[in-house]
Amino acid sequence: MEKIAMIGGGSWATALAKILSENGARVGWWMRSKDDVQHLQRTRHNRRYLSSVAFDLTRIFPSSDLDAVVKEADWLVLAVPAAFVKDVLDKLDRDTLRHKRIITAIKGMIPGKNILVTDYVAERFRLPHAQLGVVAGPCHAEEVALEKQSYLTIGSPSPELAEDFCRLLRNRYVKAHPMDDLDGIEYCAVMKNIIALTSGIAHGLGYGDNFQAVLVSNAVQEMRRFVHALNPQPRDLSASAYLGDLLVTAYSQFSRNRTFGNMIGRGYSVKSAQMEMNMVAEGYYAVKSIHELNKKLLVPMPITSAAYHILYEKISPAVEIELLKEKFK
Ligand SMILES: NC(=O)c1ccc[n+]([C@@H]2O[C@H](COP(=O)([O-])OP(=O)(O)OC[C@H]3O[C@@H](n4cnc5c(N)ncnc54)[C@H](O)[C@@H]3O)[C@@H](O)[C@H]2O)c1
Ligand SMILES: O=P(O)(O)OC[C@H](O)CO
Repeated sequence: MEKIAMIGGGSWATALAKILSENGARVGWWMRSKDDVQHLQRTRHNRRYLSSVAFDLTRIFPSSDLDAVVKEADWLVLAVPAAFVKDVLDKLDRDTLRHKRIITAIKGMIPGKNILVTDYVAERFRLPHAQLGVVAGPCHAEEVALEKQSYLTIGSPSPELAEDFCRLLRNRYVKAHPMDDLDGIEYCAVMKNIIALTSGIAHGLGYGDNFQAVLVSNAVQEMRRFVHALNPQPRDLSASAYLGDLLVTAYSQFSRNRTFGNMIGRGYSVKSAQMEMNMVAEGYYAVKSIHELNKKLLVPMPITSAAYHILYEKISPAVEIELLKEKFK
């Protein structure tokens, strides 16, 4: 039986814990809140996220003791929002992860450091990237809870690691395939959140489907320019790990980033939009990281710049989207 440490108590951790435990893995499940752990042990449900999912307590082992959960596992799955992952990982001893395989399910960067989560893990724990992988693809936790057909991509420079983790995920409603483009997948997953957020802003301002389709088309070009500047190698951005993920986030009713953007477009402040949501819109943090990273690269990124001006410089969303409108073809 594969032993997994699931790190995080949010929607995506809950969805992955469901898939992995129902496939037969033993899932030690770390959550910050002792009350949430006790509730899960008592009722078999995560009371805060995907609360309809009932867990088998002979397969999942909730705990708020991070060291104990990590110690017992062969695999570590990181599923806390990027803004908090450094705080969590810095609690662990540098040698703890030496013989473990690490999968990040996070679609964000380390704020302040502006580096990918895999790069932070490799640096902090002195691990080769071949010990790391990323879960990507268009997949909302809410649809996993409903067992709707979904597709995941495991990116890793190690084909063996990627295929082993795909095997742990595949089931009646999840198809998983390996890819070797770790950086490209991770950067695109970060960027699609910014695009979805901007798409939500435009929607909140009253722009329609016609504009959104042009925004998303221009976004693909922006993603291509940026990812190529950071990591030039041939990649087909129409693959589901890139374009598929952008589309689901930009169009779905379940999207945190689009919902957050929609509120901003309707006139909410960042603080009030964040308070209204029980969930984290990664795009808010990603905008700052990508904007800062691009100060050196100087890649033309009109959508990211517009989102940055709106969220961090308090420029009116209506003005920024009006300016963006003139740049699109
Ligand atoms: N939800 C999805 O469908 C989905 C799918 C793929 C990837 N992801 C990625 O998974 C990661 C986790 O997102 P999610 O959707 O599960 O989160 P979520 O929005 O459902 O939940 C928020 C999480 O943040 C945690 N949190 C809030 N404040 C915190 C703090 N101060 N310190 C530590 N943790 C705190 C909460 O406990 C909770 O676990 C993100 O990077 C997201 O992009 C999510
Ligand atoms: O659509 P969001 O903003 O909730 O992000 C969730 C996932 O990344 C979708 O694959």
